[in-house]
Amino acid sequence: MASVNERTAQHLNFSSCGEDDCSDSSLDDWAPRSVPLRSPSAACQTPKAQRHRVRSATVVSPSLPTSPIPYAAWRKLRLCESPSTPKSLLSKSSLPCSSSKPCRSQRGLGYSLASDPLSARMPSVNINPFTPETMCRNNNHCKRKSRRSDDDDDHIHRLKESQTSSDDEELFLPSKRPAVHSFMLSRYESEFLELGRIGVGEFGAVYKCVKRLDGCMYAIKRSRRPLAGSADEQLALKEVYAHAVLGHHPHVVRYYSAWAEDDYMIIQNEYCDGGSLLDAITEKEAQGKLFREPELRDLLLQISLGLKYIHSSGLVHLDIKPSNIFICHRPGPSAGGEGDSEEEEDGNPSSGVVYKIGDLGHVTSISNPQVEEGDSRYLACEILREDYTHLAKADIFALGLTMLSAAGAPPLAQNGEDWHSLRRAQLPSLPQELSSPFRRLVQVLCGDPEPALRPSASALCRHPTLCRERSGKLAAQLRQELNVEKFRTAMLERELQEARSAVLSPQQHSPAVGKKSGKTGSLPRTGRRLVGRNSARSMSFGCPGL
Ligand SMILES: Nc1ncnc2c1ncn2[C@@H]1O[C@H](COP(=O)(O)OP(=O)(O)OP(=O)(O)O)[C@@H](O)[C@H]1O
Ligand SMILES: [Mg+2]
Repeated sequence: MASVNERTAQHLNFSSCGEDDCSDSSLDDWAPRSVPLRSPSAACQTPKAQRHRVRSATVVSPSLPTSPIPYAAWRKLRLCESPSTPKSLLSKSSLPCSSSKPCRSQRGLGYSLASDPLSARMPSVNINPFTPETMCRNNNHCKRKSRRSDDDDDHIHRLKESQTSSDDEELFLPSKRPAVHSFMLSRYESEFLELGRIGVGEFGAVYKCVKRLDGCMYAIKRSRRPLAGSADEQLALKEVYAHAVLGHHPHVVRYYSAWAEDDYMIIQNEYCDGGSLLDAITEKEAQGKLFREPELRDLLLQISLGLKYIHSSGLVHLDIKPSNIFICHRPGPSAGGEGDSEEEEDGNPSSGVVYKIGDLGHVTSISNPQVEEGDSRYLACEILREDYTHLAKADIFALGLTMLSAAGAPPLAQNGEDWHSLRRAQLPSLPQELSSPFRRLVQVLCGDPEPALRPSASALCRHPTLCRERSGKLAAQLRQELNVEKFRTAMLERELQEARSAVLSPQQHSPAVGKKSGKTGSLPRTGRRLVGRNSARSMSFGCPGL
């Protein structure tokens, strides 16, 4: 893990690392994909080229809780030493050069990091030729030169000469001066502390980071290659555009920000502490376990809610698959507070697991589609035929196959006869028995080549097979709440009874009140609630004079 972190730190040291320093980057992480992009063919045929490979590597990240940050991590962030204002936090947390190696520019300027603690804290800098100090140095040098060349008294000419001479160049600028962008503080480095790489996908690598200012965890995705003019540029932009339009939904991975650094796109997203659904499937497989039917129904319902939201925004995802569904562990609804909207309630299921749709790189609009095919293993046949009349149903098809994968189906074919037979309603056999209504539902999602016959996401959210689960949970929750209310009512009735008795025989119940105040009559005890907050004021206790 340490070596991975070291490597990634080098990769992401965009600003300060010289070419020579970066030459040992682990090229395998950023290697070009082995298979080129495929242009869609007109006929429905086997997908030949796989734009999407099976995720190549997932590095298990250090197990840090999402929040709160452990004390040690806070100390590293240097954010907890004083109750600071945001401004001071920012200045404290800005780290000039995170690489342990000296930067090329630092070497060029002759800074000794070990001997000069001040320079160790300073970012590497160019020398400005227009500061008085530099001007003075240059003037002295020019005078020395003018003494040497008596026949040439043209000052401008000498200046030009001095600028072209390699000897003089050293005086104006460091011999190896960094490019303009390379000494600017990287936003990634200054704003985030990288904790480790959590995954590598087609588009890029994803890092788990803490934002220095707010102390929260984020998933930061960085494109594999420089983007300008590449096909990935469109994917990256699509992802950002889609996130920006979609806003917040409990079943869509939340987007915070995106920016470009050295022509690489960086996207700051919500960190999902449970990883991807693919990770969860793989982990269960390794333990000889399976997602059971109640969990599968919960998963199907939650992703249907996310898709309903995306589709109702006039967009389609087009790359639904286990590695693009993310898991967040949440406390149950009682611990999480009351949700005041349908979405909030849906985002806090009693199972404590929230599934979220992520990776919006293939999103396109339903009305004006620019289709970039997603993973061929989950691709609907009509998309291969370039029939985009029922685009949203392609997401439903992919969701059906995702359910099969989660239920324990063997790995899906990328192409060939197996690929076709799956799309002719020959679904793979599963290692577990599902109830017939649920099996039929999954069959309807992906077992029919005719997209129009697949249910919409909205219909799925209301489907009795899925809602039964939900209404069962709701009924249990309501029963519990009813019991609490019954108990409260009983308590209040008892208190009321006591209060009534007190009114009927005041001397017997609170003789001290009359003595202390010098007045007759009974008052409710101070701070004691009878019925509701204002009841003491509104009820009459027959105490004239008060
Ligand atoms: N928000 C997140 N929270 C936690 N882990 C994440 C998050 N985003 C991505 N990952 C991890 O990084 C991996 C790759 O991420 P992502 O899907 O965004 O990249 P990609 O290049 O689009 O991959 P692919 O082409 O396979 O879809 C995921 O499988 C997951 O393990
Ligand atoms: Mg992905």
